[in-house]
Amino acid sequence: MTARNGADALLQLRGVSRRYGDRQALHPIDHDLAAGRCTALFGHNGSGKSTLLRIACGRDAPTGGRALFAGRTVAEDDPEVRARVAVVGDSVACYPDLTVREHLELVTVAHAVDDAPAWIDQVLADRRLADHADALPNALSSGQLQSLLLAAALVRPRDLLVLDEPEQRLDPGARARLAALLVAEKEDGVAVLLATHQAELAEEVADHMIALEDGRVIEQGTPAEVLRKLGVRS
Ligand SMILES: Nc1ncnc2c1ncn2[C@@H]1O[C@H](COP(=O)(O)OP(=O)(O)OP(=O)(O)O)[C@@H](O)[C@H]1O
Repeated sequence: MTARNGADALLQLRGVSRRYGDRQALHPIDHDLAAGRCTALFGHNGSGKSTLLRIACGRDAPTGGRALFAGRTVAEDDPEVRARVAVVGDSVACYPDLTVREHLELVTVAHAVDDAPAWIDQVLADRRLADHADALPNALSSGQLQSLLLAAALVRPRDLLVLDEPEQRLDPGARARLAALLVAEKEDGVAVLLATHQAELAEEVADHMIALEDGRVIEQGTPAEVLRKLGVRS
């Protein structure tokens, strides 16, 4: 399901910056992300990763520059953005009275997914949630909740997948499955933009890495190049 292939950048960041009051959380940044490619944002807490992700998916507007999706200014309430951009945020928000399966059903209804029950079963199995399909959120572990967030992004169509530290709360096996999943997304032509604290995830999945510090780009290039320059790898 999903993704259109093409060489043009789906996401274009043109001098994007963000100021909160007097604080410059993000200095101007330019970046293009094409279908089937992955860019990883890497940096310490507070370096500006989530700020950039929120702008890229239209949840926040830049105070400088422009963020474009498919050539149009990104806005969360744009039907095109809602239809084609799937987001996995950094916090878990669930309906306490809906089961795991019912959360996914809601998403498929909202996005008019064909053959939804089969997709839901597939995603539940892939994310190792099948045994918890009828569980309420308060009966899930933190890692299972994180898997539910991922599952909700995967049962719907998407051309751009934006993920904020998706490795959080996952055990090593689930992290390995996450890396394989993101590689498969790229192969399907989905553009992937993620923030991560895990160098291994970026190395396995990303074509390009942007290292941020205090809202500025301090290095960028392939993950191998950037991690070597940062001294994370020898
Ligand atoms: N709504 C806000 N109002 C004021 N300042 C904010 C707001 N959101 C973020 N900031 C500030 O912007 C800076 C960048 O924050 P951001 O959340 O983008 O960092 P991050 O790299 O995602 O960090 P983490 O790894 O902890 O998630 C921080 O100094 C933060 O305090």
